[in-house]
Amino acid sequence: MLRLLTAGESHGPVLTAIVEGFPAGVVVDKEAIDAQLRRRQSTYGRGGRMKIERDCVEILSGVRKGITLGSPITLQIRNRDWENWIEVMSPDPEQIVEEKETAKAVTRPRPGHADLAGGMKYRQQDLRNVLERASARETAVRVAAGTLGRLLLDSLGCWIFSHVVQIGSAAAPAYGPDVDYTDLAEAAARSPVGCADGRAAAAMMAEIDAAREREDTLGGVFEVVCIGLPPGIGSYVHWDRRLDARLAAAVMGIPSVKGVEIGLGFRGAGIEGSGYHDPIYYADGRGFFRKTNNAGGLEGGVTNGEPLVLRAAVKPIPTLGKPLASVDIGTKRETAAAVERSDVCIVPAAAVVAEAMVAWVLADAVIEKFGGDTLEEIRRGWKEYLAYLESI
Ligand SMILES: Cc1cc2nc3c(=O)[nH]c(=O)nc-3n(C[C@H](O)[C@H](O)[C@H](O)COP(=O)(O)O)c2cc1C
Ligand SMILES: C=C(O[C@@H]1CC(C(=O)O)=C[C@@H](OP(=O)(O)O)[C@H]1O)C(=O)O
Repeated sequence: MLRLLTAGESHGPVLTAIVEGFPAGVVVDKEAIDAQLRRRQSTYGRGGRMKIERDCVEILSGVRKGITLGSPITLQIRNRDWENWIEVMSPDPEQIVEEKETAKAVTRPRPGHADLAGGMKYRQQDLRNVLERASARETAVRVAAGTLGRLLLDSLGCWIFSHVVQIGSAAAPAYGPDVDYTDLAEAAARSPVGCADGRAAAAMMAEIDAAREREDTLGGVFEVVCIGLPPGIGSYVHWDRRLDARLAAAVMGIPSVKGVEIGLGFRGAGIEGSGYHDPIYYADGRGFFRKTNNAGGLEGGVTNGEPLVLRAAVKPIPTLGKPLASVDIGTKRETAAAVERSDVCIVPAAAVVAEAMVAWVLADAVIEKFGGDTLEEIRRGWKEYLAYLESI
């Protein structure tokens, strides 16, 4: 079983992840992790913080000579912004300078962020003590950890990509069952908003520009696809072992994700069974296959050999330049919510985080099926299982 723990505040010195249960023998290319970190940072619609940070991973344990050892892996990303926050955020009270503007207590909770609910939960009068950890800054180190899962899947011939299908009211056209996923992935990778359709991408960017101008924010929808998984990954035998449940939890755990669907998901709720389910075919040399993929590659919590397709709805960013009504938690007077430097739209960035989390869950499920202390054992089990599938 894979385990992941992260630590770190948004404006603290570092973000750390400890990964446990990762097999030995996986080649870890630091540059592959850094490339994913850059993708998360560089999407259209982000704010001033991303001009400060240059995320790159430091690997502090569990890897020797570029290869995993089977021991816990420690990953670290430094916050460059820490320099500007030492006198506000230091764990050492001697270093704190109360007179600094940013050291003032945050008392005007932003609707949509964790500020008020978190402040009540942890009995805080300064909501900075909440927002520092509630911040999605932490998703950087999730991307680093998830990329380990991606490297494991890569070595088995599986690949994962994402594309943005909606931002605000701008939406990409629907694609059919004969879609070329390689083309879709390449076009999405070239787009600053991660959208494969050029015209829709331009409309999305225009909506982001207009929202920025109005000092407002936008949400949207992204899709993650994994190709190359054999049938039989995941389980139907218990609620918490179903792969759909595990994927939904991992993607829902990304701040601002408010809905997750597999295959047609909500869009399929009004369709009759005869139009929804994917008829089963068989051909020599190909085995069992489908001509449609409304199930999104999952039936009964188990992969069915078709591409795994997951979508998520992302709410608009809570920090608004023209803030909504709020109440000061000290005075209890009506006031405008706090305004901070902020992103305008993070749908493309959330898609990168979701790829990493999907990779993490799938790597975990692959390890579960094929066992293993080592990549070699997983590979052997994988090959033997594919041979079995070919034989039936
Ligand atoms: C990559 C990323 C960047 C984000 N940047 C901001 C931001 O700059 N300002 C903000 O208010 N919220 C931002 N958010 C959203 C908040 O973190 C999120 O709305 C908040 O944690 C509450 O989300 P929840 O209700 O889904 O838990 C960001 C989210 C992600 C995934
Ligand atoms: C730092 C990141 O995202 C941050 C997530 C975030 C929030 O409230 O979630 C608020 C902003 O932080 P700041 O207040 O420092 O500008 C974002 O920049 C990141 O994604 O690396």
